[in-house]
Amino acid sequence: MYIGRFLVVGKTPSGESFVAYRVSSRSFPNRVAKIVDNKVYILPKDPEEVLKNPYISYCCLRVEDKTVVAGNGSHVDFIAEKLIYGKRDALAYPLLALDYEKDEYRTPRIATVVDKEECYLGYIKDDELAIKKVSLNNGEGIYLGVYNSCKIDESQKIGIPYNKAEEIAKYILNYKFSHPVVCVVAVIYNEYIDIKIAP
Ligand SMILES: NC(=O)c1ncn([C@@H]2O[C@H](COP(=O)(O)O)[C@@H](O)[C@H]2O)c1NC=O
Repeated sequence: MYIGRFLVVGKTPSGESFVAYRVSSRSFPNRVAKIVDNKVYILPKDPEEVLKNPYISYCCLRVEDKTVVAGNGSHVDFIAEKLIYGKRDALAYPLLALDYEKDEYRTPRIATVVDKEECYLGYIKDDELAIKKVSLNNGEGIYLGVYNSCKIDESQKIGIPYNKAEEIAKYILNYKFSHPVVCVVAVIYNEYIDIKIAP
């Protein structure tokens, strides 16, 4: 099954919260993720590709203090800048303002805000806006994708058998959905947040 870009939020078996973001892509598979300070960018290998589509290069994950913001487009930066309003509203305002992507698929925007205590998921598609606080259990994750899976639902829970960011990144990159490109994972520890990228 192809679900395009997707987020997984969850807890490792030893109880640390994590966020994973995987780029899966049929149309623009030649991309990489790059960490710059507290941000992770999705970049095309050929810079000219951004001239073909405005939605393929963006900051997909940011760490603000001890909070992780992640998503599939430019809304990630706006959400991070709005955290002062609380997680729910920081997600709601930018998703509503930017709306779904104006491409041929009306691709939804998906996002999450996670810290040690709480996790919110949100999305906007052409007929729905949703923001939901989700409770995370040890060794479990829940995914939210752009195609055929744009919902926040128990049916999208998966087991997470690994503790380390690099192991989770490899696991989610190879997870059953088709057209994997790159996966970014942030694991939230008490004192720091560990970010790793696969491959
Ligand atoms: N965020 C991304 O990495 C991203 N990659 C592709 N898109 C959009 O989704 C459309 C479909 O892409 P694909 O066939 O690779 O799933 C693209 O034309 C583009 O408008 C994206 N937009 C949202 O997911």
